[in-house]
Amino acid sequence: MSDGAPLRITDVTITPVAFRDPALLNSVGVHEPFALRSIVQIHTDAGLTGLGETYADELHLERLAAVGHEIVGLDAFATEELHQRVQRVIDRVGGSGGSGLTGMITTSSTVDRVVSPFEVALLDIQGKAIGRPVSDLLGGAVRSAVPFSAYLFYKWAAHPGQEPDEWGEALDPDAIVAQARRMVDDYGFTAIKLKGGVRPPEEEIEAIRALRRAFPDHPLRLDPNAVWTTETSVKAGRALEGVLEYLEDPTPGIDGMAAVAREVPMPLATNMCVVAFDELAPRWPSTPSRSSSPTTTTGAGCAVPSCSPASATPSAWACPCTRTRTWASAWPR
Ligand SMILES: O=C([O-])C(=O)C[C@H](O)[C@@H](O)C(=O)[O-]
Repeated sequence: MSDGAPLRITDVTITPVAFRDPALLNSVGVHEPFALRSIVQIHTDAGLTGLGETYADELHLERLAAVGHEIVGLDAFATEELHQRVQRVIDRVGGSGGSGLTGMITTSSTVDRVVSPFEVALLDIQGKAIGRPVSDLLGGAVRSAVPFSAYLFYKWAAHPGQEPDEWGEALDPDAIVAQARRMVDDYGFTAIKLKGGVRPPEEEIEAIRALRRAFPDHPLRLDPNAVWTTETSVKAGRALEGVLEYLEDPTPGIDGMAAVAREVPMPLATNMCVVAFDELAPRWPSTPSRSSSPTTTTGAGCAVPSCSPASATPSAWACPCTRTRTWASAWPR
C-alpha cells in the first residue's frame, strides 16, 4: 500500500500489564509475584498500527511515555531519527535506574532499551505498509518454524504467605523431572531447558542426568545465568559431555565465555553477552566461532565500566559484578 509518502505517527498508546508469576528461582533470587510488562502501540495516519513489548517498571514507563510524545509526526520509516529523539529524551529525563532483566545487571544502554519496543513497532508498521513479513526487512527468514523448549525452573511451592501453586515445590532432580514430565505430556515440548545457577552445580548436573534418563531423545540445555566461575563452567561442561545440547551463559562476559568455549565439548549460547552495540565491533574478529550467540537487547551482563565484558580480561573475574561462585562454595540463596 506504500506510495512513497511518509507514514506519519499520530499517537502512541502504552499499556502496562501485570500477570501472576510463580515463585521461580534463578541466580539472583526469586521471581516477584507479578511480572510487569508493557505493550507499545504506535498508530499512523494511514490507519496502520505497530506493536512492541517491553519492561514496565515506573522509570521505564515514564521514559516510554516521554518518547511517545516526542515521536508524534515522525515517519514510520525513520528509525534513525527515532534513535536520536530517544537519546534527546533520555538526556532530558535521565537514564539511570529501572528496567533490565529483573535483578540482573545489563550492559545494554537505557537508550537501547527504550528504543527497542518503538523500533519493533515501527518495523511492524513498515512490514504492513509494504505487505511483507518483518523478517524480509531484516534480510529474509532463515527458517520457517521454531520449536519451543520446555523451560524448567527450580521453584518454591508458593510466594511467602500465599497458597501453593498447582506445580508445587521443585528443589531436587526428582521434582525437576516431574515438572518436565508434566510439561512434555501436557504441551508436547520436544526440547528441555533448565534454569540453573540456583542449586550447587553438582546437583544441577545430577538434575540434567536425571532428565536425560527420563527423556532420552529430548535435547537438553542448562542456563546458570553467568553465575559460575570459568573453572566451574568447564567442569560442568565436561561432566555433561554428550548429555547437553548446549550450555547457556555459564559465566560472565565475552572473554569468560570464550575461555569456557575453548574447553568444553558442547556449543555455548548467550543472551547476556553482546547486548549493546558497542560490544559488537571490537569483539567481532576475536569472538570464538564455537560460541553461538542468539543476541537480544534485553540481556544482562556486567555494568561496572572497569570490568564490563568489553574490557574484561581473565584476571577481572574478581570484579564485584561477576557474582561467580566456585565449585566448592555453599551457593547460599
Ligand atoms: O534465559 C533466560 O530466559 C533469561 O536469562 C531471562 C529470564 O528472565 C530468566 O533468567 C528468568 O526468568 O529468571
